[in-house]
Amino acid sequence: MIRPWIIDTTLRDGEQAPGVVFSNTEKIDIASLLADAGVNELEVGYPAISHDERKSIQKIVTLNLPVRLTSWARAKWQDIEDACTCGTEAVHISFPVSAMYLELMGRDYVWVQQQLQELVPRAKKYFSYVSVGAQDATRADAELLESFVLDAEACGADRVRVADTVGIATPTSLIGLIHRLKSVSHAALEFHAHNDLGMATANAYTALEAGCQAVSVSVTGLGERAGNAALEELAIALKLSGKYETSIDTRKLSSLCTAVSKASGREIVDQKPVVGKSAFQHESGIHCAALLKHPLSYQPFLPDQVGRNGHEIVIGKHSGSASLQHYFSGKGITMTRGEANHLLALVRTTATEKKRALQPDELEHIYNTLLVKHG
Ligand SMILES: CC(=O)SCCNC(=O)CCNC(=O)[C@H](O)C(C)(C)COP(=O)(O)OP(=O)(O)OC[C@H]1O[C@@H](n2cnc3c(N)ncnc32)[C@H](O)[C@@H]1OP(=O)(O)O
Ligand SMILES: O=C(O)CCC(=O)C(=O)O
Repeated sequence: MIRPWIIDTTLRDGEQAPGVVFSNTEKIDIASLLADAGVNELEVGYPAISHDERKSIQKIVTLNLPVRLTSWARAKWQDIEDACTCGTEAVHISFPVSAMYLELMGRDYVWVQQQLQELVPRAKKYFSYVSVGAQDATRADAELLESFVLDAEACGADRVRVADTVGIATPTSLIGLIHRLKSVSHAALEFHAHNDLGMATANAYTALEAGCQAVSVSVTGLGERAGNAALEELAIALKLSGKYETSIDTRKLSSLCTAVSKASGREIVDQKPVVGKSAFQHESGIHCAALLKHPLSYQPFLPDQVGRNGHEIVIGKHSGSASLQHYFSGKGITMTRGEANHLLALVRTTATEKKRALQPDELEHIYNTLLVKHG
């Protein structure tokens, strides 16, 4: 079994989602829940933001959670100095590597090299683990990126983050990129995904397949723009793979996502994989008839594996007689398939008129109407 290193960045990139602010108490709760769920490392914040940010990180450090805590910093000594006051075991130093980012900052690769040479050894005096980031790596010149990985390794960096900052990677392009970097260097690689093309989780998974040792994710995928790779999606995908083993207890994912959704003010959309309301809801007759015989017939895993209560059968336009028999037997009413089919016609027309699934009182009304009609 391969044991990937899972880094959660809900408290750093997650909080960078527009309009999201976690209170210090919420940060402590989220960090504790993440540690309890078995995540390996928490990117716990960006100390240079403010005194208050540093205080919240210091507080999390005092909890002595069984995870590595990492502070984020730009390639600037002042940021690293701010991180030093927080007491985290690790620091992550982010460098621009694409032509566009270097130009916007008025820098070139010589400056990147100089900063690596100056900052990494200096940071190593204060932190037992130093990670460096290649920001906008997927739009960078591939040769320059190779040099960055080699230079970072030579300066003593413990890990190099390959960041798909604007979320343009695809699984295929990523395999090529990671293989290329691995062919020139033995540095430990981390991949950091963004979801602009809806591929963040697939890309995080693919990065591990391609040989990255670590990936960064966030709870519910909360993060800049369309967000990051979702912790809960990746964790269950790795579990189902039969090839990866993580320390994450997937049964804790549902409550973790609920806590982050509440603290961030971002509702979990119904069709969200793993934790969305409809992720384990079924209406289609063919699916429900099979699900009543075997819960894995139309679900990839059981709801309780991710801390959910169970699947739900919804009665609506697409229902079949097996669903209706099941529903009414739960109300103490036994009906034949023929009787269920009579009901079904009225269920379909009512659901079509209302353009939605039916509620218990509506189903009771339909049942009573037919009962009176047919004696
Ligand atoms: C892809 C990512 O997620 S990157 C992380 C993004 N996160 C954040 O921005 C966190 C919140 N940000 C903040 O609180 C503020 O922007 C601060 C404290 C970081 C900086 O604030 P300010 O000093 O007012 O600068 P401002 O935000 O306007 O501009 C960013 C500065 O960082 C510099 N910068 C950007 N990336 C890097 C880097 N990797 N290394 C060094 N410097 C960098 C820019 O060149 C610019 O410098 P300049 O002011 O000399 O032109
Ligand atoms: O840490 C880094 O270097 C990259 C940060 C990031 O969030 C990104 O590029 O998307």
